[in-house]
Amino acid sequence: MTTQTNGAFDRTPLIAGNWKMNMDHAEGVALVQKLAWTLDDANFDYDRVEVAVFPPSTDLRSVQTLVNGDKLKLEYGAQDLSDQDSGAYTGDISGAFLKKLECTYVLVGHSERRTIHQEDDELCSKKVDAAYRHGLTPILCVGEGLEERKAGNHVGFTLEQLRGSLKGLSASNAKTLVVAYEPVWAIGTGEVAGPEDAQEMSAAIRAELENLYDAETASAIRILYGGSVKAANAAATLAEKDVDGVLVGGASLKAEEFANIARFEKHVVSE
Ligand SMILES: O=C(CO)COP(=O)(O)O
Repeated sequence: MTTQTNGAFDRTPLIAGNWKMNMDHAEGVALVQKLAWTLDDANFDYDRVEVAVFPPSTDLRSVQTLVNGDKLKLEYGAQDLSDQDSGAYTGDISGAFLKKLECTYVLVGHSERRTIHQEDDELCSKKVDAAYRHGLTPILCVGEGLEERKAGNHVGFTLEQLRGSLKGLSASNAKTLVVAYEPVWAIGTGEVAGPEDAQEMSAAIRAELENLYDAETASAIRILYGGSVKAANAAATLAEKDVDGVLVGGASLKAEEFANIARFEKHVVSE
């Protein structure tokens, strides 16, 4: 799906659910089915707001079969890809394989990859490149830790990650890029960056993208916020001008809660 002007939105909102290392393929199929039923029951307009799930790679074939078989309007993607295309890279997953599974998106440089697997900006830039090489849209994750936030250096730190991870990316590819701002201190902690924090960083990221490319490219790129997003706080964050979606962890594992996040325009508050 391409980014476009869409009713009240400058860019089509993207509600993305990162399951992390949760849900085996049988559980994953049940979750996607429940999510689709819940959204269909609510007459959800998939053309207005895009919904995507990011299951573990072992679930992707099952999710593909379900999405195709039931003609679901949900998108899906992988949580990571190799910077290499094929060969002796035990345990790694090629973008070519993800494309064959008809993934639309792939996460790149999630903070858990950056910290647990020591992925640096240079590797992330190669992964962004690999995603485009295989026709996948990367969702590049950036964001500061608590230390940088406390020191007031959160913007500088995050923009440096952005520049390093986009090294060599052409303007024509950048137009379809998605960036996810995920402050590490807000992930899985229940601490949510306020809507104004999300807006401050999203605006800074967009300005930097304009510096790197041009105004047209920068205004086409979707910027998501991630970190303890729930139905109760999604609407306020998504109301911010430069926030074009959310990347949801824990709350994406519950079909109803995630569906309520996707229905943020209804301001549904979860029980
Ligand atoms: O890391 C995240 C999504 O990629 C955020 O996770 P939580 O929503 O569980 O804080």
